Amino acid sequence: MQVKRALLKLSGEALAGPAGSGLDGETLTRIASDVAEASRQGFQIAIVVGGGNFFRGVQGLTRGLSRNTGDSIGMLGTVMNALALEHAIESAGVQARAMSAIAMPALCESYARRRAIDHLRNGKVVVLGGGTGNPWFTTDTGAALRAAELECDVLLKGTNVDGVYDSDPRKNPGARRFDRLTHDEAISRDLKVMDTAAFALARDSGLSIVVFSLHAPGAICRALRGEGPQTLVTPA
Ligand SMILES: Nc1ncnc2c1ncn2[C@@H]1O[C@H](COP(=O)(O)OP(=O)(O)O)[C@@H](O)[C@H]1O
Ligand SMILES: O=c1ccn([C@@H]2O[C@H](COP(=O)(O)OP(=O)(O)O)[C@@H](O)[C@H]2O)c(=O)[nH]1
Repeated sequence: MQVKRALLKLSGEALAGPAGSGLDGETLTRIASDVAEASRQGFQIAIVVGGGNFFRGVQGLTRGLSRNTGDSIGMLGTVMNALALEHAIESAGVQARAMSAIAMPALCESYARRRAIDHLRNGKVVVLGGGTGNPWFTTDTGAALRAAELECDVLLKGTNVDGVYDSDPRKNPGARRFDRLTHDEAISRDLKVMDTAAFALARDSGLSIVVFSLHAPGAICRALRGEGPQTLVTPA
C-alpha cells in the first residue's frame, strides 16, 4: 500500500502513560516526536484523538448525568488532548493545527474539511478534537469519518495492543493475532478493537485500517511503512 496521507487515531489512554489517566508529559513528547518525524519524511498526517484519559460519556450515567451530557463532557476531553498534542508536535519542530468539531474559536480553529486539506497540503499536522461533534458516537467512528472526508490512504489505529486478535488479548492471554482480515469479518466476529460503526464506515468508504501498538519509540513511522507487528483490515 502506497501511503501519502494518513489518518492516525490515538486513544486518549495512549497519552496517559503509566498513570492510566490524564496527560503524561514523557508519553506526549515521545508520540509527538514520532508524528513530527513522519511529517518530516513527507507523510501528510491528520490525527483524531480520543478522550478516554479524561472522561467517557457512559461514565456520566453513574454520576446522575444523561448520556447526552456525558458525551458532551467526553468531547471536551478530546479537545483538551488535541490542544496538548498541537503544542507537543510544534515543540518537536513541525507546524500543527488543532481543529475542533465543536466551535471554540478562542482556543482553536473550527473543523472545516477544505481548510484541513489545505493544512495537510502545506505540511502541517492537523489534530482533530471533538470527535464527530455529536453525542452517541466514538472517536473511532470520528476517525473513520474524517479519514473518508480527508481522502486519506489509510486509517492507522495506534493503541495498546499490536493488532486485532481473535478475542480481547487483555482478557485472554491465549488470543491469537490476525495478520490480515476484512471489515466484515471484524464485524461478524465482534472483534472489539474498534466499534462496529467505525468498521462499517471504513468498509463503505473503501478505507483500509492498520491496527498497531504505540508503545515502542518510532512505532508510527514503522506503521506508515507497513513494518512491525500490525493487523491490516481491508474492505475485501
Ligand atoms: N479482538 C480484539 N483484538 C484486539 N484488541 C481488542 C479486541 N477486543 C477488544 N480489544 C481491546 O481493544 C483495546 C484497543 O482499543 P482502544 O480504542 O485503544 O481502547 P479503548 O476502547 O479502551 O479506548 C485494547 O485495549 C484491547 O484490549
Ligand atoms: O463523536 C464523538 C466522539 C466522542 N464522544 C465522547 O467522547 C468520549 C471520549 O471518546 P472515546 O471514548 O472515543 O475516546 P478513546 O477511547 O479513544 O480515548 C466518548 O466516550 C464520548 O462520550 C462523543 O460523544 N462523540
